[in-house]
Amino acid sequence: MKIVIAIGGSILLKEYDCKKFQEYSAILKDLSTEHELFVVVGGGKPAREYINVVRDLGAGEAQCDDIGIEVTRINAKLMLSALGDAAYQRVPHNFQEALEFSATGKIIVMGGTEPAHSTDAVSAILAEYIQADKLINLTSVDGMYTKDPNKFDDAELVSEITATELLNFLSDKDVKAGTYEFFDTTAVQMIKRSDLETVITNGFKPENLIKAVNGETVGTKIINE
Ligand SMILES: Nc1ncnc2c1ncn2[C@@H]1O[C@H](COP(=O)(O)OP(=O)(O)O)[C@@H](O)[C@H]1O
Ligand SMILES: O=c1ccn([C@@H]2O[C@H](COP(=O)(O)OP(=O)(O)O)[C@@H](O)[C@H]2O)c(=O)[nH]1
Repeated sequence: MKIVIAIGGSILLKEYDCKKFQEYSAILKDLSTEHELFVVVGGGKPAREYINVVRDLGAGEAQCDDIGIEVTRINAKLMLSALGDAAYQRVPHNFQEALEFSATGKIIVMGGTEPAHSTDAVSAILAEYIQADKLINLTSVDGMYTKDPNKFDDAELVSEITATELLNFLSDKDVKAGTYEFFDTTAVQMIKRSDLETVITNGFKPENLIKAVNGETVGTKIINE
């Protein structure tokens, strides 16, 4: 299968250390013996910190996004270091480059592309572009909840949701640099128009990636109506 895997920066950079990069690189190398893998990594805490600094300097939102993108690309480079020879050792700037680099047969790792969306959107556009069979989004909670589970004790995990329902759910969310929290609407629009098989699951348990690849129920599945 051709699989796009989005790994949230909140997972990789929760602690400023190499552990999650190492855990994921072992799993990705293993999966790559059977599947064609494209990995998109997020910015995490360092991206938000840098964005706050540049915003305080008076930068507009698109420039703040641009700083966020640079950080995601640094994180992509860290993942390339972890993967070594199993990955193509350049971070694509865009989707065409990602496709070109994939001709090497190696794992492709990228970060952000342009302002006004998050790496969730990058992963969904990439999945469209390369005609992936599956999109797996690894985030810091078990999946999509009825409300923010870190703020509300009564939040309930949603096992299945249609792309249209998810779009409605996200319609009133903030879209400032560094605050595309949880999932962004551009990503869902791509998922909707391409009927992309998508799973959102907890990336703090890297074994969830293997389960999601194997079609086991983990987290939230975005389904077509
Ligand atoms: N309805 C929701 N379901 C799940 N998570 C939510 C929801 N609303 C807000 N969140 C928050 O979104 C966070 C995940 O977004 P983010 O930190 O940007 O992750 P990532 O690094 O994976 O992109 C969760 O930690 C959670 O607090
Ligand atoms: O294609 C992209 C990817 C990222 N970003 C910016 O970089 C930040 C960090 O990326 P992301 O939110 O995806 O990281 P994560 O949520 O995984 O930490 C975002 O909030 C945006 O401000 C962007 O503008 N375009």
